[in-house]
Amino acid sequence: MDIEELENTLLKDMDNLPLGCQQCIKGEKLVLFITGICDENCYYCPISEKRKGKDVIYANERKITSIEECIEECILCGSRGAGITGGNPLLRLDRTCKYIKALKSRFGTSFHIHLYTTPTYIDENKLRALKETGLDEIRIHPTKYFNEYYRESKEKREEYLKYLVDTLKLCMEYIKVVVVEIPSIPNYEKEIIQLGEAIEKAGIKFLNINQLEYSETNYQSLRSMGFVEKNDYSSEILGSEETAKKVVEYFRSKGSNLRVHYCPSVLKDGIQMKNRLLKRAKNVAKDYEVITEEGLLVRGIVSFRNLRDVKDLLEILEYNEEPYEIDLDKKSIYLNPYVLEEIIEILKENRYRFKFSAYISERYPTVDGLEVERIPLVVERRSLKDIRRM
Ligand SMILES: C[S@@+](CC[C@H](N)C(=O)[O-])C[C@H]1O[C@@H](n2cnc3c(N)ncnc32)[C@H](O)[C@@H]1O
Ligand code: SF4
Repeated sequence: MDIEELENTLLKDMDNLPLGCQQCIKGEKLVLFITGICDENCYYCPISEKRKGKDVIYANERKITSIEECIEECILCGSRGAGITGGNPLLRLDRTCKYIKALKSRFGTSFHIHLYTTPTYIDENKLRALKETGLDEIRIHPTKYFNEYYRESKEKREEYLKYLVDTLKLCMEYIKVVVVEIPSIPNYEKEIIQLGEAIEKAGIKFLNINQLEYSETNYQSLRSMGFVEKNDYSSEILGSEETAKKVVEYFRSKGSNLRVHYCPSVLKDGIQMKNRLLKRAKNVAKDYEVITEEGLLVRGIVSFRNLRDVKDLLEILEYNEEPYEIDLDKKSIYLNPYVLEEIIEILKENRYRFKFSAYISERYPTVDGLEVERIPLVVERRSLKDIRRM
């Protein structure tokens, strides 16, 4: 299924998804990574080296240290809700509660907040504290079912499922929406169906299944478990999608009350991320920048050594009332990419002697503005005399 087809299918099926997912797909959710601390040791844990095991906070891609920065990021991204993730947010409960309260108080109670955790540290006191903050949705990842009890005996898994069901019932007493969210482990459909049936009986309405993905941190571990990549252009693991689809089909065909949603990795990278970038791009783009369909920002950049070398160019821009910006520290002028292309073309036709370099730059609209592509338009020719002087 291509991305466009998937987006249309999802839009039609939106009402069947938890509100947290609906906002996430539309790019309206801020991803609040509240801590990298976690002691579950999942063999498939995809968290990056930069974050794993570190007590750091990120609001989307931005490393933050305060609630004010988190609120600022929500405003810049036009967020209508937040997904609190980690690590395990329950291992930093006070911080988690402070952030939820601050977001609810700044953006109103309709600002939808969901939180990811595992059953391990759930107890009544923590749930009560979370309920007081106004948390809307909790997502439980039953890690042990996929780690310690993976391929264990049926009895062991049933024992764990009993514990899981009790924990989920406790969650339901405190939090309005309780979702179970799991990775789709290839060929584990029988066991996942067993899990689905147990949580369905407990009254859970939503089961989210994520396509298993590899990252720089879990690749070796997944390989050692016998899992391989599906192709060389994505991070998908072979067989994960087939397993998830079998589970979805099983519950659909029996007319179950459990709504099983499969979240493929293209949904995260191609739709959710794109929509989130588009929203931020619209808020941060300078008047001379162009926003691409993927939510990236394109600008023209002129790089000079002396301001006098760009005098003619500045005169052209001023005369034509074209917006631009000069960064004297970086010795750069930023302007509309199409305008720059046109000016360079005309100057080349007129055999202009360029004393500057110019290129088109494409970058993320995120706080670090990571550049993804640079297309040179003109490269300043330097004489040996110039180079010796440098
Ligand atoms: C990345 S975790 C973040 C929150 C928290 N650390 C947890 O594991 O619940 C969010 C969800 O991703 C899923 N997940 C974990 N590892 C994954 C992987 N390698 N590929 C795809 N999904 C994964 C789990 O089902 C989990 O519910
Ligand atoms: S619970 Fe989440 S953060 Fe913790 S090890 Fe598992 S996947 Fe990683």
